[in-house]
Amino acid sequence: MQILPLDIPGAFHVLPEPFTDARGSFSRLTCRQSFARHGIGTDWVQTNASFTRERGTVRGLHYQTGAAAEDKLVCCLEGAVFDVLVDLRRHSPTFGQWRAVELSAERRDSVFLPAGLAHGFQALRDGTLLHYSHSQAFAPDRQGGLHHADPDLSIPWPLPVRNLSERDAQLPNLASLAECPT
Ligand SMILES: Cc1cn([C@H]2C[C@H](O)[C@@H](COP(=O)(O)OP(=O)(O)O[C@H]3O[C@H](C)C(=O)[C@H](O)[C@H]3O)O2)c(=O)[nH]c1=O
Repeated sequence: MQILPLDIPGAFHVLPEPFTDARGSFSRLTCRQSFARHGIGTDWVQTNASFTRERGTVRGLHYQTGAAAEDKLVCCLEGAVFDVLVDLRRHSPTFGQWRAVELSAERRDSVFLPAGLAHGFQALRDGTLLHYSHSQAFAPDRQGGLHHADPDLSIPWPLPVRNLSERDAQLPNLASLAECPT
């Protein structure tokens, strides 16, 4: 597998090297030893599946705060996404900056986000399925979020944005963020 640093400290793009034969393919998605060489932990406490019916749908940008701030590994199993990370670590050299990676089912690739980053994505195809691994349990009272159309971020979502949840439509901009993750 390739583990490529993104230019946000601690964030990586993970590309499996699929084994293919006449039956199909087999891809190793995580590896404690390979991840450890990049300082990436693999002590996941919860995993989630996120299915998005329609292309153009945006989910996020979300994070958890305080002791619930979590590392997250996001892998694309079906479809494709424009996956966005925003650095909310106040002492980071890339505080307030975003990066995007396109993830696809064909590559079975992932992004690893360290605690302190917000995460969101836009589905680029109908029927997109993401698999999440979390280093902390879901904490409803420790949910934070950032508005996907924050003018200070100007994230270039590739498709017209659709199907925002009521919560996501009301998320604050970075400038008025009450609480950062860490
Ligand atoms: C995140 C989460 C949610 N839930 C429950 C809470 C709601 O009743 C339901 C849907 O949650 P939500 O609308 O927050 O789902 P998304 O908008 O897809 O949020 C996720 O999408 C963005 C892009 C992320 O990076 C986060 O992992 C996550 O916040 O699942 C759980 O039971 N466990 C969980 O870990």
